[in-house]
Amino acid sequence: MSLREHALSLFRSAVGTVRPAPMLKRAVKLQGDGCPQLIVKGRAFPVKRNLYLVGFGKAVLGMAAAAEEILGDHLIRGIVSVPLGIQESLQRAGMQEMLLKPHSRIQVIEGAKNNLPDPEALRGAGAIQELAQGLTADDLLLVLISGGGSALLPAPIPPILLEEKEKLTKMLASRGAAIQELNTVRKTLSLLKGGGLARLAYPAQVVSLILSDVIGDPLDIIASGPTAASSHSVQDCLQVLAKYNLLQSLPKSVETVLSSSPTTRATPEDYSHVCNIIIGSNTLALDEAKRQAEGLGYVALILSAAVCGDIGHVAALYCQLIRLLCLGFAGLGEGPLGNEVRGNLLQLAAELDIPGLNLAEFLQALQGLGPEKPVCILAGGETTVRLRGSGKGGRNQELALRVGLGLHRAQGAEASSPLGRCEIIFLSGGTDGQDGPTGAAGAFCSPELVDEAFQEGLDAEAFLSNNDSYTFFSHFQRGRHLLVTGLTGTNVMDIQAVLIRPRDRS
Ligand SMILES: Nc1ncnc2c1ncn2[C@@H]1O[C@H](COP(=O)(O)OP(=O)(O)OP(=O)(O)O)[C@@H](O)[C@H]1O
Ligand SMILES: O=C(O)[C@H](O)CO
Repeated sequence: MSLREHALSLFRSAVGTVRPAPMLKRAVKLQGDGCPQLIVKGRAFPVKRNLYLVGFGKAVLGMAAAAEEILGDHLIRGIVSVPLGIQESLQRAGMQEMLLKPHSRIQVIEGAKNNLPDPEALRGAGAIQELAQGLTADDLLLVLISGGGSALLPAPIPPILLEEKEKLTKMLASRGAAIQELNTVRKTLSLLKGGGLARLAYPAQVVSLILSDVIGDPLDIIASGPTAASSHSVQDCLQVLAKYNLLQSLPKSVETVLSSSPTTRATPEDYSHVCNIIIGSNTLALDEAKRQAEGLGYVALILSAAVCGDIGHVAALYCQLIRLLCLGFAGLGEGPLGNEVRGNLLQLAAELDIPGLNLAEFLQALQGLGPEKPVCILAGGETTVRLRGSGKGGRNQELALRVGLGLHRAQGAEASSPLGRCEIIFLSGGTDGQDGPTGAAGAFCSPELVDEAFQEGLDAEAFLSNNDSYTFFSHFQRGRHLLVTGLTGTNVMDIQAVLIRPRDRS
């Protein structure tokens, strides 16, 4: 198998492990006939036809279908708020297993066109609120949560109107607010976010199954944490609004809510009736890819599941890492060039400030690798692209194009570059199967990409400066280097894989 085929199969198995059905089946089991119990990640909850289900997010429909199959007759009623058009597009994509069966006990409400709260999403949130409020101490509420959940569960605190909240969210996003900042504001202005749903469901037992699309898997930020204690206060919200220059232009209703919210909570709230469990994440997907890579004969290492920051810096980090690996294969890793590359890497990592990454330790582990086996480096997260051009592309395709260009430049700059002595493939893909507004999930690249494209009359650099990576990859070798998976029904951010082996071994 070629490195490309290996990379593709690693990506597929990483995504496969966080697809709704396998994920739910791993996390939840119904056991015992006489007095049945719901076993969720080792915890047991007695069930006696007392189960209710709510959900909100882009991947929740498939999660609900899998959950209904597991829960059977114990499920009394459910409501899920999912993106507009999702049932039709899953149907068209032939993904029947992600759809609810006819006569399902779960009601589906579609809304939040373009990932923005709208009256339909408001209706969904209202129905979910009503269901939660009516529960008793004998009931168990299963809450399914995935990315996109914030827009699908809007419940502005009166007198704030939906349009006012939507406008504020849009302004924050367009001024570059990070998801942590955006959701800190959303939580403060919502009845259901920031633990609100869990509080309403009391005294029922609440079990939340969460598919994380946020770096570090913070429970109170994913979908704005409707069942998690908030770690933010009104002061934090005001700070975000001040940072993005919005304090002076707030609607009256928002000012009213902010001024009447307690600055500190009088008594710490009791969440002992709640159990929040992350059942799918980038880390889980990477762990599976690592296992698969080892099975394919690679020495596999995970760099980080939190790769974030400017896409140019991230591309440079991957290029330097690939250079270092090739130097290692050439037996030059310990020499002056190896030291220089290590220095570059440490500087890039310091600039990027990737949460939890100890690059020095990672480089030590790399130094310990022998030259016997091919190497696979895996990573995940979400980079930031500042759009300057008017082309069509996505984070992952742009990252692959940037890495391709970087490797080409490195090869050109060094006489007898060690890059030439290795076979190298880099892959970056979005686990949801859609990279930006394109039909691809991502792309592959190698150091040969720029020269080969040039022979076809394609100037990689020109495409990049117009953020036109999709057009580039669609034309180049007739789209052979595009990663096309179709919608996957899940989303744990993006995944990168670097696969390297010395040429004489291939
Ligand atoms: N022409 C382009 N080139 C590069 N990146 C682009 C381009 N157009 C949009 N993007 C990037 O695509 C992203 C939006 O696409 P997408 O809908 O896949 O976002 P997402 O953050 O992955 O959403 P989700 O969290 O739901 O998966 C943004 O990060 C944006 O900067
Ligand atoms: O819904 C949201 O808030 C984002 O997708 C992050 O989880």
